Amino acid sequence: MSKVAVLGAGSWGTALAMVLCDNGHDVRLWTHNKEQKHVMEVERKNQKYLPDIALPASLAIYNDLSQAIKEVEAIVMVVPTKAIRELCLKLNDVLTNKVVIIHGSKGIEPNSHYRISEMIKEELDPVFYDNVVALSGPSHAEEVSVKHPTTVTAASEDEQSAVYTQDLFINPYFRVYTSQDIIGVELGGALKNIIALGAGISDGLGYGDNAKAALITRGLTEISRMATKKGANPLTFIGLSGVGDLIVTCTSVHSRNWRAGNMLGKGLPLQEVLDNMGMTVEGIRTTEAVYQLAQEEKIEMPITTGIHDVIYERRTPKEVVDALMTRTKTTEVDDISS
Ligand SMILES: NC(=O)C1=CN([C@@H]2O[C@H](COP(=O)(O)OP(=O)(O)OC[C@H]3O[C@@H](n4cnc5c(N)ncnc54)[C@H](OP(=O)(O)O)[C@@H]3O)[C@@H](O)[C@H]2O)C=CC1
Ligand SMILES: O=C(CO)COP(=O)(O)O
Repeated sequence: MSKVAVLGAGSWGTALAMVLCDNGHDVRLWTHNKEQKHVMEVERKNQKYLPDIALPASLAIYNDLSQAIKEVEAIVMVVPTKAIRELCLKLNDVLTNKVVIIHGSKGIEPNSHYRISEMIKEELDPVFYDNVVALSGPSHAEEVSVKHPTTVTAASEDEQSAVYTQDLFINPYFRVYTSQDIIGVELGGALKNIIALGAGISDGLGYGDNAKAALITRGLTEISRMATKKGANPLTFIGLSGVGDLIVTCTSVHSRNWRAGNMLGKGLPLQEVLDNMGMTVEGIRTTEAVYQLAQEEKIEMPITTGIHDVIYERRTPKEVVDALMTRTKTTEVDDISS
């Protein structure tokens, strides 16, 4: 049994904490919101993010970060990408021992273009950890919290840390593989959110399965093109954090990115979409980040560019689809020898 703190009590942090409780660990779920801590303790539910699910009796809820992380051997960070740096700075003030750092977040930071583990490494004092592990794959909180079969990948440059994370989380409904390609796993998990916005837009416009299959497939081409340029293993993209997460996020009603895209496709303005969601839609900021990176590094990413233009340039979804379909004709498979 291990003592573990899960930081971030949204839908994914809560679901991951439940998996760890099922595995018999001593689990502390931390929320930055005092009121939420109180309500969760009284109702034994996460009313805002997973309203239908009873929390395990053994799950301890904290609002005091120093108490939540006291004497833990692992910390699982599950806050939105925009909160990662702030959380690391808070941890620098309260950590007293070395821990394994695991994260379950999926995004890229605009301007720096950093992946989550890069942000953690920039902010978290290195005396408190040796390696970072990314836990990623096709895994909606709504399904994990009712123990539906789910598979994910624990990725770290350090194989031992990946195996440690695998052992911590694996159980008969939550199967964990390991990988040493953290670049590919983090980029796959973050960039699929952009394509899922596109799949939602396509459905919102009333287009069918052909269009969605095209988006998923050509989206995967774009993701692998960018990621291999950044040093990822191309084989990662036929795995769980590549095509696996892309399928689930583009096709599931649970997906926040798909749902946001769907509303955009139906013509709702962006601010209204975000107000309606009330939950993290990582694809919005990640689109900005990846669009910047593609421009800077001259990487061809037409779908990402189109979604960027819908979100940030107020082009209509229909205009963007028409432009994508009438691009200069080309071959399907990239020439990787050049
Ligand atoms: N939901 C899912 O199925 C999955 C999500 N993920 C990833 O997990 C990450 C978290 O997403 P998810 O749980 O869905 O998000 P939610 O929108 O469900 O919850 C976000 C949580 O983070 C909290 N939070 C926001 N800002 C801060 C901050 N500055 N410090 C501490 N906590 C903060 C929110 O608190 P408050 O309520 O006060 O705003 C809320 O509890 C994302 O990167 C997402 O892509 C990955 C796999 C599956
Ligand atoms: O990453 C996810 C599923 O694997 C969650 O996707 P959404 O944030 O779109 O809900």
